[in-house]
Amino acid sequence: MASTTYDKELNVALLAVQRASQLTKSVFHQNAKGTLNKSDASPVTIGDFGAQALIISALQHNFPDDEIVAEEEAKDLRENGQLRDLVWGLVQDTKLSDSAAEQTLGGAVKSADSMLDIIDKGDSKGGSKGRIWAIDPIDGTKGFLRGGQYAVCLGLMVDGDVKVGVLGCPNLPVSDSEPLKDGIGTDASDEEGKFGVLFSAVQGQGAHSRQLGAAGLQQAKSIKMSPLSNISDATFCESVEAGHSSQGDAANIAKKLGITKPSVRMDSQAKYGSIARGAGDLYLRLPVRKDYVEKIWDHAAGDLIVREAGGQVTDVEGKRLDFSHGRTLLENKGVIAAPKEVHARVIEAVKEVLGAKQ
Ligand SMILES: Nc1ncnc2c1ncn2[C@@H]1O[C@H](COP(=O)(O)O)[C@@H](OP(=O)(O)O)[C@H]1O
Ligand SMILES: [Mg+2]
Ligand SMILES: [Mg+2]
Ligand SMILES: [Mg+2]
Repeated sequence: MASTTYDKELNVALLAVQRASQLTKSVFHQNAKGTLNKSDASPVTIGDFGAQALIISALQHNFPDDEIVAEEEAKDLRENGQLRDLVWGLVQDTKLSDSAAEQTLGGAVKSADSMLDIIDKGDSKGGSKGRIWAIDPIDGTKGFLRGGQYAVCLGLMVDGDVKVGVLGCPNLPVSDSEPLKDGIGTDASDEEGKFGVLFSAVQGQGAHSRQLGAAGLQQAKSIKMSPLSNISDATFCESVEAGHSSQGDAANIAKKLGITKPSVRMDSQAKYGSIARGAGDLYLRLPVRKDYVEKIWDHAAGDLIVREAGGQVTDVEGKRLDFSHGRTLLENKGVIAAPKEVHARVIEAVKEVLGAKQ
């Protein structure tokens, strides 16, 4: 019978995210990040391509029959040999210092050409059947380039339901009790020992955090959302990018809820991880453009981590995020994540504010 505890999946996911995070950190310390602009005007770097190659390689070694939905494709690298060589150099150089852990991930990628094929293995259409991994090799690429927050994200969905989620956040404090602060600019640091956290969750088994180190896995600590007895004491966590979430709508919702504390802004799914460990209370993603459809890799891991930490995650209408419709969250608009006890009250305020605009 198939295992339903997902021990192996979690272990491989943690190590794969750890190794890929190590690659992104080495790019973070380089001046040349090989930045390209994609067709939707969003950036991609050699760190995104390299991290995606390392994660898919680890998944293929351990779970060869699973499908993979990943954000990036190798097209730009196939057309630009110089860029391909930069990524290949990074992929070859990045290993976990714990050799048993490196062995678990299947060791090195064979050649530059096989690396390109591996990157393109993330082209699954997704859907409601079977085992599908969702990968965002660098979420918050803009934050990564600014020296702000970013996350390496991996989730496993089975029949459209997220079972395992892992987020590597190299620039967040290790300590779960550190106060939340803006992660917009060059204030963030990945100084080993103080910064770098791995969040994880398995459905029905709670959410955890541990230090994101270069060696094997550190001891996990259980995390919980902060108990929020009075909603007016809440802190909002929002995107840095005004084009990703309406800051004006968020301000009006805060006013309705009597919230006076300033919002904390940070890029990426680091927002989900932060509220899951009680650093901040509410994550609001309020649609700016009517035509934008959220991508599953931007939410799969964070959604499970927050729910396992005692939160509720829905879209702006109060519907659960539905990962079974392919590569995008076709049936959802925006995201509202809050402690269970206050989620309904937040949705009420969201509906009043968004409804008044119609
Ligand atoms: N108009 C839009 N509205 C909402 N999200 C958008 C967007 N354009 C891009 N994004 C997504 O927002 C993600 C970053 O999230 P956040 O705003 O929370 O930092 C990006 O992930 P990548 O950086 O992986 O491309 C991208 O997928
Ligand atoms: Mg992107
Ligand atoms: Mg993303
Ligand atoms: Mg990305």
